[in-house]
Amino acid sequence: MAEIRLEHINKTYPHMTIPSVADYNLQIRDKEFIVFVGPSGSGKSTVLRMIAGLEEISGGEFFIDNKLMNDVAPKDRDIAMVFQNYALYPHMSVFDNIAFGLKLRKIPKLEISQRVQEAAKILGIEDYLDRKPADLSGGQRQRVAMGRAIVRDAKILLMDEPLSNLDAKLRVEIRAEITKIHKRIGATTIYVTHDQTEAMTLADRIVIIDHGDIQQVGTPQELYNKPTNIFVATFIGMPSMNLITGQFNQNALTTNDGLSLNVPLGMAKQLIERGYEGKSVVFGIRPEDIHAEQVALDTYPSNSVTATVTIAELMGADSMLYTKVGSLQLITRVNARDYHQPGATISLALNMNKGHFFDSETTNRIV
Ligand SMILES: Nc1ncnc2c1ncn2[C@@H]1O[C@H](COP(=O)(O)OP(=O)(O)OP(=O)(O)O)[C@@H](O)[C@H]1O
Repeated sequence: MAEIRLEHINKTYPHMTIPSVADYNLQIRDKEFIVFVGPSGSGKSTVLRMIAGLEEISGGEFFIDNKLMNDVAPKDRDIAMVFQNYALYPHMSVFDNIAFGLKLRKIPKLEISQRVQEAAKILGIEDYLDRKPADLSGGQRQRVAMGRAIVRDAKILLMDEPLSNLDAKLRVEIRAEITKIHKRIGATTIYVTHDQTEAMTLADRIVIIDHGDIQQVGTPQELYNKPTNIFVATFIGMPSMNLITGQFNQNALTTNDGLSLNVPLGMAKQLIERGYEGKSVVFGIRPEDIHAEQVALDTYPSNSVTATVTIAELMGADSMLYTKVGSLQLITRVNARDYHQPGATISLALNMNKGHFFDSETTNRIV
């Protein structure tokens, strides 16, 4: 059992004026797989290092199973950590690297051997136990680093960008293994990444961070379907959500270019109730909620706009169409069979019901 609680945690590094982590409040359930995701420098590693005890906490309280941990020594926190750069001992064999922490804890030799063999089996590295790290590929080295962490049977597993040194294919492969390992060992896991695909595929819940602030905590679906602000809306999803700024008036959104989109009644009602009539708002719509058709130019269903394809990226099953509607850029995901050539004039139908409205000043979600 390992439930983690962060209360008003913050960190200001010495000689810095701005906190790298500002007032974090977060409760992580036992056995949960939490992913911290955010751009470079947003404070992800700093939080992880404070939890591990590698970095002092400037303020706030950190609990494991209701026990205050702020001043508990790292070795007494029952936490294992996997780093991006593997941090293996080059002069030791794979076996000794994995066994290192157990030897320090004076665990009997036979038990060490059994636990190392078992971890190696889980990770598929039984055949490399006699090798040195230099004689392994990057993927194998990262497996050894994971072996060293899981062999300890710690209640909490922290992973700081463990896949970022690996090539794309290996990342996908090891990502799937991490999910399996988590199911098997059941340690409460915090995983740091700036890769949203990793976050979406691995997490029970994602914590999305920007500039040292938690922006939203939720399941991948919650973040994707109900982003709390424009940052989350555009950070999650590839390509990014399309944003259209305009004036909301009489159940329609009108842009500076004079483009007018009907707002569905339910959404319009909420916008009016919240005082947005006559105000500037940002409408967000994902590429898959804009449907493209190469139609005769005189037939436009409602909320359809005429666009010119500027770039068509064939991605395999899908293609991404980058289009221009006046000065507005709209990206749509279409079936690759409907691949349109740059320069083509197409009609885009916006599924407004799937869209999101944000306050143009606070950037927070309205509806
Ligand atoms: N030892 C330090 N001294 C001073 N500032 C630091 C120190 N370590 C990190 N920072 C600053 O704290 C902020 C957060 O850094 P952190 O490494 O936690 O971000 P991150 O989100 O993990 O970034 P990345 O994805 O690039 O690893 C950054 O602005 C960074 O420059």
